[in-house]
Amino acid sequence: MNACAQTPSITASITPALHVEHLSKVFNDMTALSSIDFSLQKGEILALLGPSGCGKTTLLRCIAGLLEPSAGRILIDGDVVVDERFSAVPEKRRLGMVFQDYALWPHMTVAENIAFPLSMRGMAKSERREKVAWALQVVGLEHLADRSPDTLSGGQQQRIALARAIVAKPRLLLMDEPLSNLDQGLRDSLAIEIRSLIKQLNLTAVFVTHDQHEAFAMADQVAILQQGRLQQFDSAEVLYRTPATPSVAEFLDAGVLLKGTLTEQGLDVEKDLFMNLPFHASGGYLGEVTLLMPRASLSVNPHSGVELHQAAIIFTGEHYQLSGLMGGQIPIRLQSSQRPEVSQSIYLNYEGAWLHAWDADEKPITLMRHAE
Ligand SMILES: Nc1ncnc2c1ncn2[C@@H]1O[C@H](COP(=O)(O)OP(=O)(O)OP(=O)(O)O)[C@@H](O)[C@H]1O
Repeated sequence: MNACAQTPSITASITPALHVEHLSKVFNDMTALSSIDFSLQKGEILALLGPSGCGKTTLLRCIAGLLEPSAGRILIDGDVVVDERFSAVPEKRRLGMVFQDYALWPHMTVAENIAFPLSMRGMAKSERREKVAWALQVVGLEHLADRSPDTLSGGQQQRIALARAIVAKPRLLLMDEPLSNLDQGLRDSLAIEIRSLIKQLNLTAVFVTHDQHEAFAMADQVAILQQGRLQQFDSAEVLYRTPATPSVAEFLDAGVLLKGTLTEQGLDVEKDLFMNLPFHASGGYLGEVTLLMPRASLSVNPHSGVELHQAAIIFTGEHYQLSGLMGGQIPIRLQSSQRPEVSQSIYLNYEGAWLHAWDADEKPITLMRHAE
């Protein structure tokens, strides 16, 4: 054998469970989605998160086949389900759907509701019965098989809707605001339950939410949509610690955003607040900036720092919440596990390594400590 022969490449690429490419949707003159690109791996859960009207439902409906995109394509498990020439009908995409209002049929029993997608495929009765029993057991509601959905609580109805969505082992589970009709305590517990069920069955899921807490609790990846554009696609931790743009930081309430002018001495914040910064921008950038001080980077110091005016401390049970006006101008709020030691004045310190900055065009700026 030739010792110099090249080893064949073993880095075959893994086919994503969902691949969305240059996807756009225009309603009349209104662009609801603008060139969206992302891939989701098998077994991952994706949250589509953003303010009302940003395009979350439109994107979910394009994936489901309930809406036709204006441009771009979608692949599920490597199969094109829609592109410029072809669009597979929803039934052919092998998806499971869960809706905000459960969408259970009141004239059918729970078992008949769950069996419905199997009947549509022409599955034999005995096999259907077996699969319905499995799905009911997965959601822990075997005892409700013969009940009418009308007689169940909201949480039970949503579990039944979930059982119906997974009974045919879909390639992708799609959920539109699945928890928003439930009260807060139930939302938290059902979020954990749905996540562990998806993981246990190794399903891939996409869900729409406008609730950051829910997105962070359930998802492996979060797509932030704003005005039809995908602003960032990352894990919750990465999003929160390193938001891609000031608007993502603002939407996630990731910390204090300061708009100002970066000078050689520091940051001249709008409204006459000047902050000495022991940093300069790599590349020597000076001028308009937006600076993010993540909440976790801020701490209270009784002696020196930026003074906090009109400070108020609230004990919330789990922590102390401190609020006030930084430098007398910028409203801020932070948490502390211990009651901050305050005498007459409170000062804030920040951890420089955590700061993020963007230039006038919202391009990230690297901050470096002086003399680096
Ligand atoms: N069938 C339609 N015809 C015209 N415009 C539409 C249609 N469906 C959605 N839109 C518009 O597209 C934009 C995105 O709507 P979409 O429902 O996707 O937003 P969303 O992020 O899901 O909002 P919400 O959280 O309020 O449900 C909105 O401006 C909406 O008015």
